[in-house]
Amino acid sequence: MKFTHDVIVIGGGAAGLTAAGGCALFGLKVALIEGNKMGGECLNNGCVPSKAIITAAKRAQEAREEKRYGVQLAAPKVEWAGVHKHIHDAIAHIEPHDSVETFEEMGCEVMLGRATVTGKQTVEVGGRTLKAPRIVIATGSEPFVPPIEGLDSVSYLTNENLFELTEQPKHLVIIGGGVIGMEMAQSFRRLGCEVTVIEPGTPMSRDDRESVQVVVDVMKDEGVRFVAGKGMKVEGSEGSISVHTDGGETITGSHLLIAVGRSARVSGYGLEELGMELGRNGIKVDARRRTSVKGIYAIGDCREGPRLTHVSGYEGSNVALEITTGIPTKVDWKALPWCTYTEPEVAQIGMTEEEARKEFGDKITVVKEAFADNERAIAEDSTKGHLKVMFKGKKVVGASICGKNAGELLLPFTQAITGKSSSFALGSAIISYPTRSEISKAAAFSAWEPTVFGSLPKKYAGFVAKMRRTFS
Ligand SMILES: Cc1cc2nc3c(=O)[nH]c(=O)nc-3n(C[C@H](O)[C@H](O)[C@H](O)COP(=O)(O)OP(=O)(O)OC[C@H]3O[C@@H](n4cnc5c(N)ncnc54)[C@H](O)[C@@H]3O)c2cc1C
Ligand SMILES: NC(=O)c1ccc[n+]([C@@H]2O[C@H](COP(=O)([O-])OP(=O)(O)OC[C@H]3O[C@@H](n4cnc5c(N)ncnc54)[C@H](O)[C@@H]3O)[C@@H](O)[C@H]2O)c1
Repeated sequence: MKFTHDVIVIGGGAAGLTAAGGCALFGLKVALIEGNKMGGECLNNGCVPSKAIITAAKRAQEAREEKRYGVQLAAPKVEWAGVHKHIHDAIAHIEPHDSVETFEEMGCEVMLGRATVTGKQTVEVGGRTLKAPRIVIATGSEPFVPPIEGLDSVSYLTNENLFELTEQPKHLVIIGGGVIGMEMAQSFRRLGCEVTVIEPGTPMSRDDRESVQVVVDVMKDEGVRFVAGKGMKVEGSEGSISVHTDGGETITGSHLLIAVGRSARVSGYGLEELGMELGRNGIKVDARRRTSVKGIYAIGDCREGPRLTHVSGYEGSNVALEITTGIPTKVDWKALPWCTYTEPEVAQIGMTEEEARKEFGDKITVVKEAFADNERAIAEDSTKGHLKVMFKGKKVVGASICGKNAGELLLPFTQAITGKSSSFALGSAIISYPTRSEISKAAAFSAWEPTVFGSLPKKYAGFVAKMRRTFS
């Protein structure tokens, strides 16, 4: 046989799992290759452990305010072993969703091993050569480690070992006030650690400034220290690490977390040898996620573009749809949501006020509503934050929300921005991960599943696959 599979997917994270699962459910012969842990970053050292620690931290914080609503709580006592167990229990609970067995049941051939792309249609793994007319690269990203003097001589944390800490840090110094830096700074502070964030610019710079300011003020009140500057030099030894900033400050802590962004995984598995075009930080792709090499797609964190679990999933479904039906499927970021799970949360969909004004000038109207005027928020005594909606005429182009459960409030704006509200649109909407709102998408998707993966679409996908095997 000319081909061993219809499609080979490299990487078993959110992007690869969605692409592989989608193709397999349409009846295609799929090889799914994972070189480390199924579930990738989100499950093992990203979203899941970070949201688990945020939850433990919230509990401590609530108890810290001993008397509220006339109810007295005992002061919190943090047992790090319990926090560690909660994090790893959460991972273990979700693990079966992403397991080898689950994907084998869907029809994928799952291979555990490091893949190398050896040709336009060939991949090697564990001594086997696989061949398919379509290859999907979904190899993710890893923490960017900046060239800071002395960094390689101290032991430091990244998201890859942070959740393995078996002892509570006394003083966590965080280089980088981005999304990871902010979520972790608040959590570790609330769990009783001293925390300093070193950030040269505005924290969470992609978000609405007013929203970010609310969170920064809350975190300062809770005792997080912000130092304006760039980490330039690091020195010290186990338990005492000093960071010197370009502003002349020296901060000494017991632990150091590096959270200054991501590096796409693009080297060491054959892409350069194949002549694949690479961008500044990731594989170059077009709107259909096609790389410069015909027949090879790249999705999720490994390509240039937004790096979020729901984006990886969305690109995985798009590419699965394009491969199975042969119909070009472009990504559309008009209603892209994201949320930072600090307290209060900072959620965004579509354009921020700054982006909308830059694009449409004075055609933009911004409407702002404060939670201080929202009666549910007043009754809960949780009035911090606001909703800002950016209108062009009467059309919504973006919304920024800061407040309790802000991420859950994005869904109606998905529909307002796209103008689509059918059950099919809901089932295929991009929903911020992880939110409870995903349950609405799941219900709509379940209703459509028998139709989408029904016998007729499968027959059609089978026909497309046969043509491709014959003529590729
Ligand atoms: C601390 C933290 C918190 C986060 N929180 C959120 C959040 O709340 N919400 C959100 O939307 N996003 C969040 N993210 C981002 C999210 O985790 C990523 O965007 C997402 O996991 C990327 O998925 P992926 O499938 O593209 O890549 P990955 O999950 O990295 O998967 C890639 C997989 O490919 C495998 N691989 C690589 N090379 C090879 C090879 N040659 N052969 C075989 N296998 C290979 C890797 O082992 C890996 O398992 C967070 C990230 C971090 C670090
Ligand atoms: N809730 C979520 O959706 C969520 C949560 C965590 C992570 N993520 C994803 O993970 C990715 C990585 O997050 P991140 O926080 O590492 O990156 P980031 O890009 O969000 O922030 C990095 C920050 O580091 C700062 N920085 C750079 N060099 C520095 C230096 N030398 N000293 C001090 N500060 C410096 C930058 O100014 C920037 O603010 C993002 O792509 C994000 O989408 C998402």
